[in-house]
Amino acid sequence: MTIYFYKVWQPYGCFSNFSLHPIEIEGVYWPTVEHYYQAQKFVGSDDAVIIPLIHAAPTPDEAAALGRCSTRKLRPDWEIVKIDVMRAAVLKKFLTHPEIREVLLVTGDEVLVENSPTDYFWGCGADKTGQNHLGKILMSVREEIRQLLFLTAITNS
Ligand SMILES: Nc1nc(O)c(N)c(N[C@@H]2O[C@H](COP(=O)(O)O)[C@@H](O)[C@H]2O)n1
Repeated sequence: MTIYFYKVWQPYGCFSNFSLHPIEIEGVYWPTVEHYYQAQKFVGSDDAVIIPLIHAAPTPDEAAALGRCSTRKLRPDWEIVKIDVMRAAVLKKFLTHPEIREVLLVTGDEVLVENSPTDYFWGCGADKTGQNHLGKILMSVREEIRQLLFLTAITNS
């Protein structure tokens, strides 16, 4: 059975990048994966001045609004690096927070889909034909964590 998620207040809301699960990356704490992801769009760009504003945004929606401003200049390699950036942040989130790691692991081998009606890259879009990269990242993070737990168990046995 496919598991659909989207908004944080809906079932499996902890899979959303907007869920309030802080992460620390390279010594910096970010309130949500969304804050981190949106800020990374501007690392090394002419508009890097926006990064502290995204970091300080009171909500992930405000961080996303700042990062989505179409007049700002994204880093030149953004399209190349964005999936790796997102995966690193999502992995960190589920390594950091044991209660949501458990929710992820309990989904077993079910297909996970970000049910965004507008996003055909990270989600499945309105007609379910989207690429669902966030769902794919969550499934690959789930597999990586399973392998890490297995290796830890056999090392300690
Ligand atoms: N608008 C919105 N609300 C939510 O609650 C969401 N989960 C999302 N999806 C996330 O938006 C991010 C993509 O942002 P860009 O379009 O690349 O700026 C990504 O984290 C999606 O998972 N959107």
